[in-house]
Amino acid sequence: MDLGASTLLCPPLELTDKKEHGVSPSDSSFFKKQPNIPMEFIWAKGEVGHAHEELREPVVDLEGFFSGDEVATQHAAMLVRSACLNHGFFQVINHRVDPHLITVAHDHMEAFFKLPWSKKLRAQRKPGSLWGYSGAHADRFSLKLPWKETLSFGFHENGSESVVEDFFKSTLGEEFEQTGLVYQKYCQAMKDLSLVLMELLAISLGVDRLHYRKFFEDGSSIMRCNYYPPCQEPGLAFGTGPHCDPTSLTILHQDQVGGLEVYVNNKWRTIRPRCDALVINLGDTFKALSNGRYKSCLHRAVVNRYKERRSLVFFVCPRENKVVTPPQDLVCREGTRKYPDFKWSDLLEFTQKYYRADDATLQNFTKWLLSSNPPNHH
Ligand SMILES: C=C1C[C@]23C[C@H]1CC[C@H]2[C@]1(C)CCC[C@@](C)(C(=O)O)[C@H]1[C@@H]3C(=O)O
Ligand SMILES: O=C(O)CCC(=O)C(=O)O
Ligand SMILES: [Fe+2]
Repeated sequence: MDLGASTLLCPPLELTDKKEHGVSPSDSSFFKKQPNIPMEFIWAKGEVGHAHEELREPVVDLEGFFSGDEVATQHAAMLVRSACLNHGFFQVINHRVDPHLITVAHDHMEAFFKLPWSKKLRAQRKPGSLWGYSGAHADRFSLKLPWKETLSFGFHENGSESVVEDFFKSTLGEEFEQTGLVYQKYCQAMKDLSLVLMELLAISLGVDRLHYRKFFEDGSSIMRCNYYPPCQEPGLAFGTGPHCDPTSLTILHQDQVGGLEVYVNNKWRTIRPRCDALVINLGDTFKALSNGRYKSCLHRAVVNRYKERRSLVFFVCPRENKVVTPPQDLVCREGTRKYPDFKWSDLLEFTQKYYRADDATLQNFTKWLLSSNPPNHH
């Protein structure tokens, strides 16, 4: 498919123009203390109101699954099912990811974002790439900039290759070998956990237990460290604006500050940090893989006037050229297909070139896909 050619969907304005004025990605002064934040960060009145109510459930205990307890596994799958039918969000405890590894991953993230600007720039994201360091995505967007710095890199399993370690050494230098090692381990732990969650999701949907695990085994995922500096006008900006992740499944660990909010039953709810839990949300690609049965969770991150905040996010994705299609038994049961087949690489490219991910990415991607590739009617 030629993504460059006949797109009928206009890219949102803020994706189109390279600015000559305004926030510059070449220095970090836009986060510095000044009485007002630059206008590029300001969202419209009414868009930013913070949530007051907390979402406490569902918390899924994975202990039973790991110890092979069938009754406990069915119970966990049932919790996952109701969460995913309703909103696409849950937390897991007893996930068997080493708590020390999580702490060390947070420590290395803290150290990275504390580096002088000139050093962080060694890892600066190159145009057209998703990997590297970005300040407020100011090189990509012009409006409603996120009040955050990010560091993103890819993860896939490939024999003895250490892709993450290599990323750190090649972009930041040999002295980042240890950081690379930590994130290589962290990503591996996330990948292993994601395959467990894929089994639970399959059980919960009543399809072959190994279906999604097999689909994602050779996946190529995205790891991102988010750093949200304190913001002098937290009522005007977002750390990450409201969106559904275009990816398949997200595993997030937030520090103790708080700021993650999810949209449940027509209300924004806060997610109180708990250091023993990993936050899970479904993304658009899993929604398509479930034939629209399961929801892709709408969420956002608000910023804080006094405190900086950090989150570690692992976005589970299929291998790029894999065709995203729901299992046949699910389609048979439902009678119709909710979304056309697509390749993950096409949705990824859509979000990097034409459309800034929001709450309607999948819908707009589908429209765009069908307009450039109309189905054959005989
Ligand atoms: C495929 C992707 C697009 C984004 C990075 C990965 C996974 C999640 C997406 C994102 C985080 C959703 C919110 C908006 C976004 C622009 C951001 O604020 O970072 C998104 C990512 C992106 O395009 O960089
Ligand atoms: O930092 C958070 O809590 C949310 C981040 C997020 O939604 C994302 O990176 O996609
Ligand atoms: Fe997200």
